[in-house]
Amino acid sequence: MAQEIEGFFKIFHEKINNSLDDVTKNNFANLETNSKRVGYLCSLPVMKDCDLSDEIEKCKTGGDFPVKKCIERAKEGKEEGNKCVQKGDWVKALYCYNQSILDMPQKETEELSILFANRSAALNHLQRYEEALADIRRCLSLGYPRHLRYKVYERKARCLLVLKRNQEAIRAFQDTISALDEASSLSKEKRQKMRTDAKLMLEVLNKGMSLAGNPKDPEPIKKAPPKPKISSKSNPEYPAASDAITIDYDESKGRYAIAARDVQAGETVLVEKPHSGVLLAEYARTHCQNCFIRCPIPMACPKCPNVVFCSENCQEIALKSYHGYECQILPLIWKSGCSITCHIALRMITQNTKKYFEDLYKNLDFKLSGQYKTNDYKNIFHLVAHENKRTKQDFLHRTQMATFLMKLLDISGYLDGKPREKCVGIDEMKTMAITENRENDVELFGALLLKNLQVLQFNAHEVFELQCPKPKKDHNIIKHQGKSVFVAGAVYPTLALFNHSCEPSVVRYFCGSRVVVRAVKNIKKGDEVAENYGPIFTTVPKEKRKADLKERYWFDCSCIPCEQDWPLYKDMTENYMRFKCDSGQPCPNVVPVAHDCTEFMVKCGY
Ligand SMILES: C[S@@+](CC[C@H](N)C(=O)[O-])C[C@H]1O[C@@H](n2cnc3c(N)ncnc32)[C@H](O)[C@@H]1O
Repeated sequence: MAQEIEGFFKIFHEKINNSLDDVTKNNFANLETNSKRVGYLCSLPVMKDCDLSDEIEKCKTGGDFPVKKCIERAKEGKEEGNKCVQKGDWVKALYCYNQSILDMPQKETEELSILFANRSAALNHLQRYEEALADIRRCLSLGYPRHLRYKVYERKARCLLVLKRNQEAIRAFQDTISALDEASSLSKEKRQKMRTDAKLMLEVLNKGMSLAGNPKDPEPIKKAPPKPKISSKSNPEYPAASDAITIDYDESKGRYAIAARDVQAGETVLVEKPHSGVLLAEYARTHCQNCFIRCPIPMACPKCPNVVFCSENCQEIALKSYHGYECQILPLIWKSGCSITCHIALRMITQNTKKYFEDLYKNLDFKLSGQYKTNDYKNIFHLVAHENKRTKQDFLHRTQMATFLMKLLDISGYLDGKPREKCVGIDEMKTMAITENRENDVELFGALLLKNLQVLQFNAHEVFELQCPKPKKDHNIIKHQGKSVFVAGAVYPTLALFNHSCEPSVVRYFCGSRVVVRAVKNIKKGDEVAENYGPIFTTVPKEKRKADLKERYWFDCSCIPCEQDWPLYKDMTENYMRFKCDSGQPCPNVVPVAHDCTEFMVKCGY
């Protein structure tokens, strides 16, 4: 993944680099473990003297740092939404209420309840009835003013009617009638009219229900996006993969996937959730922080205005783990200019408790055994990191990153086991030194952060969202104008075991944060199942493919197109057709057949 270092993170690197003399660099170069490397750098006086507050001050975009919720901004959003309602622009109104909900401080319960009520009106008009009901539930639980409740009960009744949940609709009309007694701001006539209408609806509904034999209401519609599934049973050892895949090992190319049986083109051979994944900053207010799906009706974080969640479930997972700690430092991470890879390295820690790692650390170096689970950090720890091929400079650079991440762990409250109550301010960055008496934490978490950075270099994947304009009516949706957009970065421990080929046998795509891997050709039992790390033989010249793979993944590609110098698509003339040898032997040869060839059979000659 592209490493874009801008902002004060770069200045931090420069400050440290400029202050290290040859003796210190030499001492560093002689260190042999990750914990010693981070420990040594953290102990240098330069960390204490390194004050980044000026740089952080410069990249502030106004207001306090980090960005907090703001009632004034929230109220502006609400007013804007109300204006859109008057104009009948329900889509824009929904957008404005969404933004306002994110900005509204949690303690403003009445304001929040009004916002949910307003948003439920927009959702009702946009025919999102289940979502409107969910907002009505939220608004009532937040203590929506009693004199206004008749409005939301009546809206609830009408949504339920559309959903054919008549029993519930009857109760909602009854609640409307009771709530009208408290509707002090409504004129007598209007109140009377609404009461009459509601009573009429009750009569009609009750009659209809008894005629139909009082049928039960249908279940609420759950609109969860479909979950992709592997095509056959899962592999007991590698549960994210299907039984079509197993993992082999070779001294020169490490672990790699092979076909455990014949695989048909089109089979889904792997579906995996990320072990850790991080959304890019620019999608933080449009996509779920936890599962990366787009959120047209977002849930907010109770503390910060920076992220959204698609559901209470995703919100709970995030708040109980990583977001609890990252909430206050997210703007700092984003404005630092550190790469998404750095952020994933941090997330790999914040998503688990301090105790989890303390218990695990003693056994981390042991060989892997048992089922290879996606959420097991041990599997991540053993992914390829090419530690013995690294230069001193490489270690120094990554150790600097690790010390920065260590500082973030420190100021987030993670090392104390609970998120900090107060917003983290610039004062915390007056020094890059870690709080005193944290040597044991630096030894453990410094080592893990540095390991994570090394592992992610070779094993992280970019996560894409397919964005396509809504097809016009009767238009062919296969020929859409869609484009894949890079929205997040993640590490998938089972997918990370697949080696590369410039002519891959599988492709991958994403459903939210889940990666889906499908065969694009028939694969014989025992053959390698390789994915593609970027360069494809059809479009990228061999020399460039090999050089890119060497530079980025540190191996010499010896796949068939590289070995046999297969031509690019653009260089394939129409005078020749090319067939793969079908001798039944494991012959990889390509047989060129001239366009005007009159032979009945063509020999491979290999
Ligand atoms: C994502 S990992 C793949 C799994 C890895 N082989 C393992 O043992 O965990 C990427 C690393 O695998 C190795 N690798 C991937 N494709 C390869 C290939 N075609 N030939 C040799 N080594 C390869 C390289 O060391 C690369 O840095």
